[in-house]
Amino acid sequence: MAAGPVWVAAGACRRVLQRAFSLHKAHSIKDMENTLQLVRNIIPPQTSKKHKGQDGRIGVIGGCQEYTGAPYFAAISALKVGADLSHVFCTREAAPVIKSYSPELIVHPVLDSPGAVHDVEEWLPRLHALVVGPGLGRDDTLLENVKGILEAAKARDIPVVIDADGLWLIAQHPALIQGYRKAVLTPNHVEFSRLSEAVLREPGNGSDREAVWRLSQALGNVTVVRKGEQDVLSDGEQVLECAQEGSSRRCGGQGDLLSGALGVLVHWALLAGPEKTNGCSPLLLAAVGACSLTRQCSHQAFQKHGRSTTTTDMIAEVGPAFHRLFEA
Ligand SMILES: NC(=O)C1=CN([C@@H]2O[C@H](COP(=O)(O)OP(=O)(O)OC[C@H]3O[C@@H](n4cnc5c(N)ncnc54)[C@H](OP(=O)(O)O)[C@@H]3O)[C@@H](O)[C@H]2O)[C@@H](O)CC1
Ligand SMILES: Nc1ncnc2c1ncn2[C@@H]1O[C@H](COP(=O)(O)OP(=O)(O)OP(=O)(O)O)[C@@H](O)[C@H]1O
Ligand SMILES: [Mg+2]
Repeated sequence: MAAGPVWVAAGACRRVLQRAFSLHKAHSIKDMENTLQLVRNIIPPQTSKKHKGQDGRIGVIGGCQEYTGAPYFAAISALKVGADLSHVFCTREAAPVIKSYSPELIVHPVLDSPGAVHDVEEWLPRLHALVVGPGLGRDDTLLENVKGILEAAKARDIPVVIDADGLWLIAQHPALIQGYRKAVLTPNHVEFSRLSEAVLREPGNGSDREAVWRLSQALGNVTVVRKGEQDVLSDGEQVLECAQEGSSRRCGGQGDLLSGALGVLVHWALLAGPEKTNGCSPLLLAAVGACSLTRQCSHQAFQKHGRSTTTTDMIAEVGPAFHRLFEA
């Protein structure tokens, strides 16, 4: 049966439109409260019976001469959300810089080496999810290596979040991700237009929520999270909108926080299994969680710091914001 999108507003507890061409899906996510409850269900309990690594080992692929902040923001956010170990695979010269930001990150200076794909592949069996793109840059050699890393991750069925310059790569080679149901793309306004143009031969009108659904469908139900004043999320079946209150501050790095948080939430959602997710797409639930969390961090940081708010201030809010949204 041809199924159209089910549109549900999440964040403002307001359902804008529900086009329930698919009855089953129409019943699966009703509103924001139900959705957030499902997000709460996927969070693994904190017990004394676990060993290091069980709550998530995340890899970030990115970091080059120009951009060292973005992979740091993504990797540290994964840790702050609750992952146990966070790796960054970056270029040789970016590594000491990223290490100097935080002793908590494991940093591999391999991305521009001739053996990059092999070096990352060796770590893949120990990683639960990859976040590909923050601070990667657009150097052809690096992008070629990332192609190989993506293929290796797919072969191992490892979930991937693709952001920033990773999306540039996907716009050049959509086949890299076509039909891979364990992928989430997190484009901003410009990145979404570029992807729409590449995949659908249309600019992807910013105000058109259906455009997100169409892009996801065209990519074979890859989950798409279009960030903006409201975040619009789709797995090609449902369309959700996250309007959780954020802030008017638009400093760089907020998307990197989102992608790192999403890396760990995707792992948790897939681990939780269908009885916890009530038949909903685990990747979509993870995305709702990451969007709500990022916006709540922005809101809380802005209340304290106003116009001087930066992404570092938002990262300091990850713990309290997570507690407020998902544990209170
Ligand atoms: N501290 C760090 O290390 C950080 C590093 N980062 C890393 O930088 C790399 C490049 O990523 P990117 O996002 O800057 O993309 P890119 O394609 O160069 O476009 C930028 C231009 O697009 C536009 N524009 C953007 N949003 C728009 C909107 N909503 N609506 C309309 N226009 C909009 C705007 O254009 P303008 O206003 O100048 O016309 C803007 O200048 C990538 O690796 C990323 O991870 C970042 O993560 C930040 C923190
Ligand atoms: N106009 C807006 N109003 C409120 N929140 C917004 C707005 N635009 C983006 N956001 C939020 O900011 C966060 C990052 O989105 P943004 O579009 O800035 O990503 P980005 O450009 O990839 O960021 P980065 O600088 O990390 O690359 C998301 O949580 C999104 O919901
Ligand atoms: Mg970005």
